[in-house]
Amino acid sequence: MRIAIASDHAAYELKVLLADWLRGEGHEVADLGTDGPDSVDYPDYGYRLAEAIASGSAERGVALCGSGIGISISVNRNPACRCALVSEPLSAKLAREHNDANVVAMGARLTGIDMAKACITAFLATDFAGDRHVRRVEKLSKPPFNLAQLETSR
Ligand SMILES: O=C(CO)[C@H](O)[C@H](O)[C@H](O)COP(=O)(O)O
Repeated sequence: MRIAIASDHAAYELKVLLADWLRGEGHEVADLGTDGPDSVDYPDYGYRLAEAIASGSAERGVALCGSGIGISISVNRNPACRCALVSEPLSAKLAREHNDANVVAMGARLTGIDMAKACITAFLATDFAGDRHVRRVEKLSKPPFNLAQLETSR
């Protein structure tokens, strides 16, 4: 699979380990930086990763920062991306099954290498379940300008 991976400085070491491991697993990995431990801004790397997904150059993405929060927010600013922040494999699996997530985010200051590998393994191995989830995922691409446009009322 073509996978793009990106991080800020806080997750630089984890990114290198995961990129090497993914290559060893037979994936084509594009490492979009950062390229060292010097302090950088996570949105710059989240936006790069999102563009790789939006352009189709990558099928899936792995986004990393200290907590995973900032870079996941950055990736999700791009409407082509559904980025799920996870810390255990069941969430990674459900992000694929129910949300058709194309990017998984994790926090290097919270999640160790073995858990990160387990999350990515689940994320890459799981297909979107389709069915009722198609309708819901399609709605994610069409946020209403006005809540009166929502199908359900209350
Ligand atoms: O975006 C984050 C928090 O929401 C990430 O964890 C960053 O990696 C973190 O903010 C970086 O912090 P630092 O003190 O500049 O290393």
